Amino acid sequence: MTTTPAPHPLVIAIDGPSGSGKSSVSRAVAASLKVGYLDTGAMYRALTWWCLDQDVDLADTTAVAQASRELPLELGTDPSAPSVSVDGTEVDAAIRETRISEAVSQVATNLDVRADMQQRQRALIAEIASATGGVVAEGRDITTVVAPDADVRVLLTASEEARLARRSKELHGDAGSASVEATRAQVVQRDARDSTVSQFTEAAEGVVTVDTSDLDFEQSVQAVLSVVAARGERV
Ligand SMILES: Nc1ncnc2c1ncn2[C@@H]1O[C@H](COP(=O)(O)OP(=O)(O)O)[C@@H](O)[C@H]1O
Ligand SMILES: Nc1ccn([C@H]2C[C@H](O)[C@@H](COP(=O)(O)OP(=O)(O)O)O2)c(=O)n1
Repeated sequence: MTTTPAPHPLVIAIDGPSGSGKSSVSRAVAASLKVGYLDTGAMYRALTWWCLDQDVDLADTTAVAQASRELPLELGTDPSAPSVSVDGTEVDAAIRETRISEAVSQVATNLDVRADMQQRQRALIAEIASATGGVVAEGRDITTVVAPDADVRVLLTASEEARLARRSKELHGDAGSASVEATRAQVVQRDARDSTVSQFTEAAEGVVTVDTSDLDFEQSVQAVLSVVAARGERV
């Protein structure tokens, strides 16, 4: 009697700048492949929320790193209903507020915080992959630092114009071009700060670039699934 060996857990790493579609596309790809989803940006956001909640001065790098090591974080990694809780409080909406978006880079550029988060993320990727048969993990340094040996590595990009339009629409609805300008300051400055500690504007060797500037959401999901298929992985 022959048995088919179970497929190895599939690890897909996706990086890219703000508004490139990482979170939404990664969730859809994970749902399509019936594997788990890890939003690493949510982890930096949750730590930022916790520091502000606990009155930790974000400029005090030692205190923020200590808070990172102690962060009582729980993540739900079902791509159809991802969730983030800190010390039993659901913070899914709170971590997307502007005050967090404006402060998160200060936390994410703390190198001791990054070392702690990267260690947590590697453990989570292994745990989710073995529980669900795979994982789509997305952020800024997943293809390069957290999971450089992932089965599939994608850099999701889009023109600045497309990214700003998407982010602005998400935050303000169809409120017009004024909101695009307001969003520009936030997104472009944050990407510039984040770029000082991670390389997510150019694909590292072996990383496939998917430019979604001229793709709609469904086409972007299909483009990433095609990269997975081209790697000979399950789709
Ligand atoms: N290819 C696309 N075309 C149009 N809108 C998109 C596309 N990809 C994502 N979006 C939308 O753009 C917004 C930002 O996407 P998101 O996944 O949050 O980006 P990121 O995680 O990279 O910051 C969301 O409202 C999302 O639905
Ligand atoms: N692996 C990661 C993920 C996110 N970050 C940083 C970059 C961002 O400023 C924050 C929040 O990331 P998130 O992906 O939620 O950002 P967006 O709102 O989608 O632009 O964390 C990081 O430095 N490394």
